[in-house]
Amino acid sequence: MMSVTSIARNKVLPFLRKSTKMQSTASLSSLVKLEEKQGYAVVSMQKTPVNSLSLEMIQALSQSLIELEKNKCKGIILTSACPGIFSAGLDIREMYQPTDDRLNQFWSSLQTLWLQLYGSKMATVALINGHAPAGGCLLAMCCDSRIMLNGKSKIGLNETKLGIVAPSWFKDTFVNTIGVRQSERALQLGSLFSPEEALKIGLVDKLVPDMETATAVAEAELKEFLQIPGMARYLSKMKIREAAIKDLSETREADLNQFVNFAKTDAVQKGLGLYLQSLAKKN
Ligand SMILES: CCCCC/C=C\CCC/C=C/CC(=O)SCCNC(=O)CCNC(=O)[C@H](O)C(C)(C)COP(=O)(O)OP(=O)(O)OC[C@H]1O[C@@H](n2cnc3c(N)ncnc32)[C@H](O)[C@@H]1OP(=O)(O)O
Repeated sequence: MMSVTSIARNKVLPFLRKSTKMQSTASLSSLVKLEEKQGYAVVSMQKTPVNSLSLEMIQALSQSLIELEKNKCKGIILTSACPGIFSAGLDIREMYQPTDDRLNQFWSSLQTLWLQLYGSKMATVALINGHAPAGGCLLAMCCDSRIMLNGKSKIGLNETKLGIVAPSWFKDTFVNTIGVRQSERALQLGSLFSPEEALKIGLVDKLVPDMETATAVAEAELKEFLQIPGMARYLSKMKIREAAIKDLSETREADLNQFVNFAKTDAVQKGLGLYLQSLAKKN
């Protein structure tokens, strides 16, 4: 296995480890690109058109993190190679008329990815270069810092607009990021925020006017985190995050059952079907 530090600069990493439930190397590596930089890696989601988080995409992200941590990578910038979109969130087609086995794998893989990224020892910066609704916002909130490209994109947890409910660990991540009152309001309303609004409520940390500036700012931000002694930085992060992480770690099975039962209800299936139709009608 090649290490992150041993490959040529900017070369795409082959990053996979064998697992019976995991997809093949070829299919996963086409979804996430890993680029080595000096002392850190850029993780680019590249599932066109909108980086929807399908089972395979979630597993590809998970495998990337496993590989990077195994190779002692100290920090990442998580971003998107899809123009105008960071991530459209969970792939709605995974939840609409699913098979039981796939739905179980899908949610369980998402739990794993959240536990990995939210609890990562690496310093993590999200470079949000486009829309980041729901699961896209969750991915960004799992990072230590969020830099957002200013413009027309929106970010937030809009689940209620689809007739679904953000689970407790989405809520915990939101509360840890923007506080109780803002979360209570935004979760109920399914609010999607402009970059300026997101900055104001602390959902993102910095805005940048263009991609060239964005890359430089994200790199500088990551370096600031990496200058702090790693163990002290990680343990401080855990002071804020460990309760939520412990909670999901101890209730994974119940959370999975709750999700599966909720997703399969007629009301949710009807709502998701209508939402998918409305997305398709746009085009
Ligand atoms: C009571 C206890 C409860 C316990 C737990 C239970 C509950 C479940 C909680 C589940 C949590 C879910 C979190 C989520 O992430 S849900 C997903 C939310 N995402 C969205 O609402 C975003 C929807 N998409 C958009 O708004 C737009 O696509 C966009 C991201 C703003 C981009 O717009 P644009 O560039 O104009 O692109 P298009 O709209 O034309 O889309 C292109 C293409 O992609 C398809 N698509 C878009 N988003 C998704 C998606 N999330 N999943 C799957 N597919 C998506 C879209 O349909 C187009 O497809 P076609 O080209 O085939 O038409």
